[in-house]
Amino acid sequence: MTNKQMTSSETEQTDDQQPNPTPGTDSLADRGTDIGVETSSRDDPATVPDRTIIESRDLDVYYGDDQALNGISMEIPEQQVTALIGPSGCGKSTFLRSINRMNDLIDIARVDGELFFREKDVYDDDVDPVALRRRIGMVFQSPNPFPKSIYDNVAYGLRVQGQDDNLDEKVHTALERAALLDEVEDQLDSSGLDLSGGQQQRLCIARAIAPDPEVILMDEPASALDPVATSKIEDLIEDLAEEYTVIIVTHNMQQAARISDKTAVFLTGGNLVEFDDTTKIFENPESDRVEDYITGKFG
Ligand SMILES: Nc1ncnc2c1ncn2[C@@H]1O[C@H](COP(=O)(O)OP(=O)(O)OP(=O)(O)O)[C@@H](O)[C@H]1O
Repeated sequence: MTNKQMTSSETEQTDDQQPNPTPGTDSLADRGTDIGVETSSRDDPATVPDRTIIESRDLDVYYGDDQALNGISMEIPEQQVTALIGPSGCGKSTFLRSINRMNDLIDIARVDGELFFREKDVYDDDVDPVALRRRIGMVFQSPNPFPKSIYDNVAYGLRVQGQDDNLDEKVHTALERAALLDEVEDQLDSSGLDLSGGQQQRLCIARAIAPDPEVILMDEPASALDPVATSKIEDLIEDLAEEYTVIIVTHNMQQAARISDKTAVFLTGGNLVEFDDTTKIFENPESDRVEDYITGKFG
């Protein structure tokens, strides 16, 4: 594959990287639906061997002349939690955004290499990034609900996608899956902005999962939250992996160790240094640099 200059014309986002609302579920949702990739049936993760859903091969990402990712090759398993960790600036968010082409929103970003979602290269010309983001949703660091009711926050993406049959049921299901329903059941008409930070983030997760994506990308989803709210989000992420593939960027190594099945360690220069089962990474990493990072000798 040749270098691909990405453009922002194919999206309708603002030029900051945290569009409001969540991409793939809201303002991006009223475009094409087909990216030429079959949806696989969800299976009981306990009975399914590791099955790759996302694979990068020799992926480089540049911002202008600066290289942010250097030859990243990784196979991310389906219906598991994969954590991306590493020091600031090593390219974790860049990699995350490459998966659902959020880097398209950055004019100077350029991708070289291959990135497959279910064996389809998401950078192929015939892939509609908007449709892709419907299959691969995203949750950001700061909760960003709409200034709308709780109900409408969750329903919005479904409505613009024309998935508004059984809307009440779908909204309730998404809120339930996001572990928020019990707390908001009697106030669905209240503004999403009146919720606590942790509840707002779970509302954003409900919004992201309402259209039933297969992969949920999370960029430090708990970093703005207090310990209690963080713990709820962590429990939720583990539950979500029963049905979805979750890929999470976190600066919190304890969090990665607690909730992820696989861990990828990026280090300076945009290099993926080690990718393995989380227990192996934290207990017996192959690389001395990873061990130094895990044990806090740098970072
Ligand atoms: N929009 C952008 N324009 C130009 N350079 C960028 C842009 N976004 C990221 N970079 C650069 O790319 C490199 C990787 O950044 P990235 O945000 O992916 O790293 P990160 O590991 O997620 O960092 P952090 O943990 O601090 O969020 C950094 O050198 C950063 O300055």
